[in-house]
Amino acid sequence: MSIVSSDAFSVEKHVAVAAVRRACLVTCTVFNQLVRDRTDTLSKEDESPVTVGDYAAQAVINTILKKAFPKDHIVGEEGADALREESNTRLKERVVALATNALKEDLINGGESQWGLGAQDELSSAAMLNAIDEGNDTGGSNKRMWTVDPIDGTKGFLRGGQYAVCLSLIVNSRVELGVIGCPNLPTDPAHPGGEKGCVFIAVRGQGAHQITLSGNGAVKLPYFHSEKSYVLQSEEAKHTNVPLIRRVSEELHLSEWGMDSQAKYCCLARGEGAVYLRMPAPTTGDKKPYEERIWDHAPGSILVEEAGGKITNSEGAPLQFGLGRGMGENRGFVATIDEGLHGRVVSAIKRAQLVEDATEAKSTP
Ligand SMILES: Nc1ncnc2c1ncn2[C@@H]1O[C@H](COP(=O)(O)OS(=O)(=O)O)[C@@H](OP(=O)(O)O)[C@H]1O
Ligand SMILES: [Mg+2]
Ligand SMILES: [Mg+2]
Ligand SMILES: [Mg+2]
Repeated sequence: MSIVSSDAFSVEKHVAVAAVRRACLVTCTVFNQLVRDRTDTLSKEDESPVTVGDYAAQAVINTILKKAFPKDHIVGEEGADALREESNTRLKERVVALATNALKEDLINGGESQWGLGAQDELSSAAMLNAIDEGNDTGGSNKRMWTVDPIDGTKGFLRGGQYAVCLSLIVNSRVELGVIGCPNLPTDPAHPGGEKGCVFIAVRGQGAHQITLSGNGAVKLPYFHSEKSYVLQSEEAKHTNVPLIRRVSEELHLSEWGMDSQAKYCCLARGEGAVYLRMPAPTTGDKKPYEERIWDHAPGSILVEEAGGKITNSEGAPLQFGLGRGMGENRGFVATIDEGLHGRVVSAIKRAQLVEDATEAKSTP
């Protein structure tokens, strides 16, 4: 891959791949230590976990993005407020050390070191926390902005499963570029026990590719044909509507495959799964369904589209990336590589919802 190219978003692609690969240096380091040491984890207000890995990976990505594109906006999942509390000084020091190392280290097969830090460019802790907070943009429809999810599937990360480092570029509400690093994903679906660590790259109109985390090879997606037809869904039951997805899967003779993070989109795009299906978890009383966030779907959505697939909400409408940090009313998401199957899934969801409504009506006194 050359920096000098007439392809649209060529520089952005190189910077994004360098940023994701450097952030993966952080997450791999933390993964090897933290899974044994939960003191490096905090709970956020919504009770979801956040680790030193999330903060440090966001610091790395934002530092690189701001160096390359100072005027661009960044919508990042994490904020640094908790790290400024005195009780979290040790955690802050870990974050700063991890991010500094990842920004200075040479990337294997790099050719991208200009996006890291030079030996002299030590960032202060305050500058590193400010870099994390560069991600506090509110999003919106008429701007050029990056989305950053430094660790998607943090729960998966903590349990030793799949997680993903996710970055996208959105211009005037349209996703133009997506890069997803999956350090725990096998590079070859035919050899699940083999080498792990993939980076997935999609640029609007230029297709989708997979390289290894160490920067080798480039395979165009999709390239695999799974013998079984899988519906990829969240591993966390609380993040989705498990019974509804079961009904749809049974009707379409699909096998269920639970996986954490946007690694699901990656597996779909390379041909391992047939459907990605996410439906809002049922709520009780006046509680509104969870509002999905743009950083959780922008990179995965362009990956699916550039692999030749289709992604919409469960009613067949396009996903909204210009509404702010959130994606508006949650109707669930359906993605497939096979267009005909997409229509069948949307119809099967409608039927499953009718059964769900009838069952609910019967059980309401
Ligand atoms: N209640 C609820 N409903 C739906 N989604 C939620 C919910 N709570 C959180 N999240 C977001 O889900 C992200 C993890 O993605 P997945 O659900 O695909 O994977 S997982 O199996 O749950 O790990 C996860 O991303 P990370 O926070 O980056 O891990 C959250 O943004
Ligand atoms: Mg989170
Ligand atoms: Mg996420
Ligand atoms: Mg996250």
